[in-house]
Amino acid sequence: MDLDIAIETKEKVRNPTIKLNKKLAIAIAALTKSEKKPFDQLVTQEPTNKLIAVHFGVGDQDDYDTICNYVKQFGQNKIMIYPVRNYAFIEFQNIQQSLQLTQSLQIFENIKFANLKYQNKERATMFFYTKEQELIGGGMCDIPNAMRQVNIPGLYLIHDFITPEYEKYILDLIDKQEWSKLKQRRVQHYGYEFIYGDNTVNINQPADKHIPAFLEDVRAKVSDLIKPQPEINQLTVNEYLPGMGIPPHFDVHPPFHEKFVSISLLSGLVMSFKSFKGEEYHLYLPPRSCALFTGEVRYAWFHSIAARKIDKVEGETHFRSKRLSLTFRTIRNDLKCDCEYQFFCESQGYNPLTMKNKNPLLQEYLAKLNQIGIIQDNKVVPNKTQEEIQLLEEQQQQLLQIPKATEVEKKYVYEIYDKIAPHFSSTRYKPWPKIEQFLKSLEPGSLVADVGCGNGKYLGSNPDIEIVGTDRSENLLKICKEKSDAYQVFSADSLRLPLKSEMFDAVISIAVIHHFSNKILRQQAIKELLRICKSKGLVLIYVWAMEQEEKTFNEQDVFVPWNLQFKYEDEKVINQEVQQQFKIDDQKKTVVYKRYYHVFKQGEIEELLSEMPGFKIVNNYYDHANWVVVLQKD
Ligand SMILES: O=C(O)CCC(=O)C(=O)O
Ligand SMILES: [Fe+2]
Ligand SMILES: [Zn+2]
Repeated sequence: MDLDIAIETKEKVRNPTIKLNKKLAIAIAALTKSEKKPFDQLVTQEPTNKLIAVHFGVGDQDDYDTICNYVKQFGQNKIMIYPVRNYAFIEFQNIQQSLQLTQSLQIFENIKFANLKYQNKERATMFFYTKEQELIGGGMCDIPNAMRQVNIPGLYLIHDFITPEYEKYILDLIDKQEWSKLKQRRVQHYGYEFIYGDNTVNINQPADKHIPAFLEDVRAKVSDLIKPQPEINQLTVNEYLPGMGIPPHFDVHPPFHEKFVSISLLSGLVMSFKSFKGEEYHLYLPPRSCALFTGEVRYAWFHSIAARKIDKVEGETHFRSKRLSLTFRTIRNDLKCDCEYQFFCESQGYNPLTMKNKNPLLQEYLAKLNQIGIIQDNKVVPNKTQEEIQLLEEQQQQLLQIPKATEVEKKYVYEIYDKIAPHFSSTRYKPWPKIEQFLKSLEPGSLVADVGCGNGKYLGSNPDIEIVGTDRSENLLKICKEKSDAYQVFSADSLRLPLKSEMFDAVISIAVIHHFSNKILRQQAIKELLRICKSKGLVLIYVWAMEQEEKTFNEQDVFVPWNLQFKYEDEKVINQEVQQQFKIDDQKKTVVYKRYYHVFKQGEIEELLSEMPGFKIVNNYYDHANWVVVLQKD
C-alpha cells in the first residue's frame, strides 16, 4: 500500500464498523418500508452470491449502464436497481463473483478503490444477504430497450382492443372471482383447468367454471379474430405485480389450437421473444392491447416477461404497476398437431418437460439458449473451448468447496468470545513483546491486517503503520472502538475475508488458527492470510502449543474452561432462570464456559504449511506457550 493512500485512509476512516452498521440499518429500514417486507433477517456475515449494494443506485446519480457495466466485470448477474433510490440488489452465479465485487470496492469503506468511474464510489458499501426469493423484483443486468413495434413472424399487436370503460367494468368483476395462488403469481382459469408442471389441460374434462358472462363481449371479439379456428373456450387470467414475470416458454401445441391472444389490462409491460435462430425482440404491450400469436411465433418462439419493476421502452423508463392479462385459447378435440415446427411439437417427438427432442435442430436451439455457442450455417459453433468450459466448471466446483465453520467453531469459539468479551478483554491488556517487535520492524506506512484482532491489543503498537483489525466477535470489536476511535476494525469470517487479494504488507494471526476444529479449516484460514498479503510480504502466525510448562494436555482437541465472573454475567443465567448448558460455580462466583482449542504439537504447524504453496518459512520459534511461524509470500 502506498504511503499516501495509507495516510488518506487514516484521515477518512474513523469508525467503519459503526458506520457500516448505521448504513445497514438505514438501508434495511428503507427496504422494509419500500418493499413492505422485513429485511432485517436477511443480512448475513457469511458471504453469499447475493449483495445489497448501498450508495450504488441511480438515486445516487449514477446511470444504469455505468452500474451494470461495473458489476458485469465480475460475472453474469441479475441486478435490481431502483429508479430513485440509492441501493441495488445484485445476485451473482457464485460467491466468488460477489466477493470479488465487494473486494473491488469495500475494503471496509474507503481504503482502496479500483478504477471506478461513477460518482459515489467512495461511499458504496456492500452487504451479503441470503434468501432465495428476494430478487423476484429483479431483472437482468441489461434492461433491454424494448420497442413499440417489432417484426416477428406471426405476431400481431392490436392497440385499444377494448375501451377504458370496458376495462374498468371487467376489472372490478374479475377481481371478485376466486384466485388460485402460484408461487409467483395469482391466476384464474375458465373453461378447462390448467395443469401446471405439464403445462396442459385435460381435454376430456371441461371445468365447471365457464368463461364469465361479463367477458362474453371480449371473448366473442377474440373468436372473430381467430376464425376459422373454432371459438375460444378457455381463459387464463394472470396477475403480475411489479417485479413479477413469467419464464421463457412457448405454449404447448396440443391441447391448444394454433391461435391465441393475450390482452393486457391496467399496466403495460415488456414481453420478450426469442427464436431458434437466436433472434431476440422486446415488445412493449400497452394497456388494453391484444397480442395475437399465430404460426411461427406461436409454435416455435419462446416468450417471457422479465421479473422487473421497470422497463425501458424506446429509451424511456416505464414503471410497472399491477397488470392483469387475459389469455384466450381454443382447446382442441384431440392431441394431434400437424404443424410444420416439428422439433417443438409434442405430438411430433418434443417433450415439453425435458425440453428435449431428438431432432438436432432443437439441440442447437437449446445450445443457443444456454449460451455455450453460436449458431452458424445451422450448426452450433461453441464460443468456448472444451478446456475453458472445463476450467470454468472446476473453478465453480472449488468455490463451492470453500469450507465453512462447523458447529464446534460456532458454539465453542464465536459464541463464547462474544459472550465473554468484556471479561476476556480485562485480562488481555499486555501486548507480547515479540509481536510488538515484529510490528515495529515494519517499514513506516506499511498496511497491516490483524485477522482475529480480539480486543485490539496490537492495533496501537506502531503509530507509523496502518493496522486494520477483523474479528468475528462484535462485542470484541466494540471494545476495540471504545479503546480508540482511530482503530479500524470490522467483522469478518477468517475463512473468507472480504478483503482484496495482495493488499497488505504484513498480516498477523495471533491465537486464531488453533480455534479451528479440523485441518482443512486451519489451512483455509492460512490461505486467506496469504491471499490478502502482498508478494514478499510477511505473515506472522501464533498458535497455542501442546508443550507447555504450566499446563499439560493429554489431547490435542480440548475444551478449555472460561470462568466468567458473575459481574459480567446476566442475572438470569446466574439465578438459573434460563436454561443453560454451562456450569455455575457458586464458590468462585463464576459461570463456566468452554472454549475449543486444537493445541499444536511441535512441528505441526510446519507440517500443515508443507502441504501449501506460495511462500517460505523465514522464522519459527516458541513464545509464551505458542508455536510461531513467520512466512514470506513468494
Ligand atoms: O401474461 C401474458 O401476457 C402471457 C401469459 C402466458 O404466456 C401464458 O400464460 O402462457
Ligand atoms: Fe404463454
Ligand atoms: Zn405442433
